[in-house]
Amino acid sequence: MTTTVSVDGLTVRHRRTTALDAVDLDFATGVHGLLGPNGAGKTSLIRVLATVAAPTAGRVELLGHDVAGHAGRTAVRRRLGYLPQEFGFYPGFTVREFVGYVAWLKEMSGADAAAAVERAVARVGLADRIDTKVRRLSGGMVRRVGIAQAIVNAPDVLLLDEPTAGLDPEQRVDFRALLRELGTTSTVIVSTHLVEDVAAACTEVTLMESGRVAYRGTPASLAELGEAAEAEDIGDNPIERGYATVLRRHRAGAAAGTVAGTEVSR
Ligand SMILES: Nc1ncnc2c1ncn2[C@@H]1O[C@H](COP(=O)(O)OP(=O)(O)OP(=O)(O)O)[C@@H](O)[C@H]1O
Repeated sequence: MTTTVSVDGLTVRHRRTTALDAVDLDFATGVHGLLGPNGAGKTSLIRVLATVAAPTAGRVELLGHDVAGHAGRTAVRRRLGYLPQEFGFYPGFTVREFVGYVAWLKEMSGADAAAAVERAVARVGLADRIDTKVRRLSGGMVRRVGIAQAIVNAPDVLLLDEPTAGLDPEQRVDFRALLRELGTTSTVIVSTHLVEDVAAACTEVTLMESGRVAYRGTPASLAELGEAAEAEDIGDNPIERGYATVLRRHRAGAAAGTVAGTEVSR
């Protein structure tokens, strides 16, 4: 499958903290779950891919463009969708106005944009609220507006930072179906703390720990790891046990002073 997102030697430092430590990763069409404990570097990675933060070192290529240059960034931004972890919006805008504003930023043309806004809002189940002001919506509904603005331009690369936080169980189920559908044609990278999201929606898992990639594989292969005897005491389901097993091994490697390798299972 063609690589659409590629990072090579990606390092991000925030003052004295190394958030990403020479990470190499490739992604293609599909739904890619980013898992990892707090502070693992997931948001730092997504922000660089969204071109809203510059790396300290390393190369980032999106849809065939090196985003270090202005021309490359401009070319890819139109084809990106991004839901930040902390999603800012104009509370006085209606849902239609806000999603329409993002469509305009993506340089979509008038007639196409109006139809695309209605489609995106309907896909997140807010068609009946399209002319409601965002400030009058519940927290979960605002999150869904965030998802609508991220998909309005039918992006080739969709970056979602904890999109299911604040969604109710029914909405999470619908959202996972939407992810699976989007992943048939786009590269979707989604950070989450919910292993249920990964099990239900992702074609691949990347597990981060302390700025490094600790594991890559399918949700099924991560679950298989969790069946190992050493993980019996942790986690409520096979994927959680697989997650805990990988973290234990990765941390043990780091504590032993060896550079912990990435477990890759395909
Ligand atoms: N603006 C910043 N200034 C200083 N340190 C930062 C900043 N942003 C992130 N960090 C640090 O970089 C590391 C990686 O943070 P990042 O937000 O990328 O992790 P994360 O995996 O997204 O975590 P979470 O699951 O909590 O969202 C952490 O140690 C964090 O404290």
